[in-house]
Amino acid sequence: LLSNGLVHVKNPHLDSMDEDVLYHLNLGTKTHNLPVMFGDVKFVCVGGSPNRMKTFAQLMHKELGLEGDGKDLKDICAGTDRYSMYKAGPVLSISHGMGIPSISIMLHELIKLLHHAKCRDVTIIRIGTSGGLGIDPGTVVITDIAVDSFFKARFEQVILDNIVVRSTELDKDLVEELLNCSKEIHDFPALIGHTMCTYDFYEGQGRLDGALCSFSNEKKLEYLKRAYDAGVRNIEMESTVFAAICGLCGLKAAVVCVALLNRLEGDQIKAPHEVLVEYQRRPQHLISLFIKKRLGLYNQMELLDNAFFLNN
Ligand SMILES: O=P(O)(O)O[C@H]1O[C@H](CO)[C@@H](O)[C@H]1O
Ligand SMILES: O=c1cc[nH]c(=O)[nH]1
Repeated sequence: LLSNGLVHVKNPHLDSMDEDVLYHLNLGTKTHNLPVMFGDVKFVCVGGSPNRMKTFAQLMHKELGLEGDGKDLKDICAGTDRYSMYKAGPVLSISHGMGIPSISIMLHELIKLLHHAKCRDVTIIRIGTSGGLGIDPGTVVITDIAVDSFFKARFEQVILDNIVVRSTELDKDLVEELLNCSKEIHDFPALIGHTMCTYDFYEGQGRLDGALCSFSNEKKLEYLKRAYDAGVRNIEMESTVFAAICGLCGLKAAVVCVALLNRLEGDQIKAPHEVLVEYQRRPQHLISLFIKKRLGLYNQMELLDNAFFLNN
């Protein structure tokens, strides 16, 4: 992070543009007053699904005690159906769709937005779902290292016709801070582990149930066990590029994903809808507590609420 806490865009061409259109967010420097709209943002939370990110913004609206009915929070990106964005005080909540190309496009435009808005000291967190490796469904994994399909902490970006290898390091202090927060929530299953990021949900994650599959159950399990031995505890589809881009732009970043199943036991996600909804709320609940603590809004009474939240 720069000492002034500003987000850094590393593109010499931006300065010479008289307008910047953030096409997929339906925002721009000439059409919107970005510093007024977003200047106070301190926390950005991202996740695949538009509904999850709306629910999270509503949760933050309530938890931060903001005025008005959180139920009618407006989608700031309503003019596009690529991504959804909601704001609750200093918290911005944005969907990124599925996979590396989708989150990568969103991050380029989001980071330019934070730059144009002159935001300072922004923390960004991905709250997602994932397939667990050797862990119980419902466990929340706080990522220490995002790795690729070869268990390497790297992200390969094709630029023109070159492959540029980028580091996927995440903020170590943030990982510890999040684990400590999780310990304050009654009965909250959380652990720190490596997260493997793939380019596909089926063949790319060693599933036997896609439209295509060319390997045996034995080969699949041999691969997943090697991943486990390399420290991987969950598998998803955005963490490496998220870590790489945020790291280069000076944003403190974390990845917190709930495991929907244990991949050593199967491929299909069969838990009932209500169970999956409750699992998806777990990372949101942890990040809500983290944000409230950071803002100094947390008190002992809420420990009781937290126990209540998870039991109901
Ligand atoms: O729940 P989200 O945030 O979308 O994350 C995970 O779920 C999707 C696959 O079902 C992928 O995008 C994967 O990374
Ligand atoms: O198995 C899973 C579950 C959710 N998301 C993934 O990418 N993989």
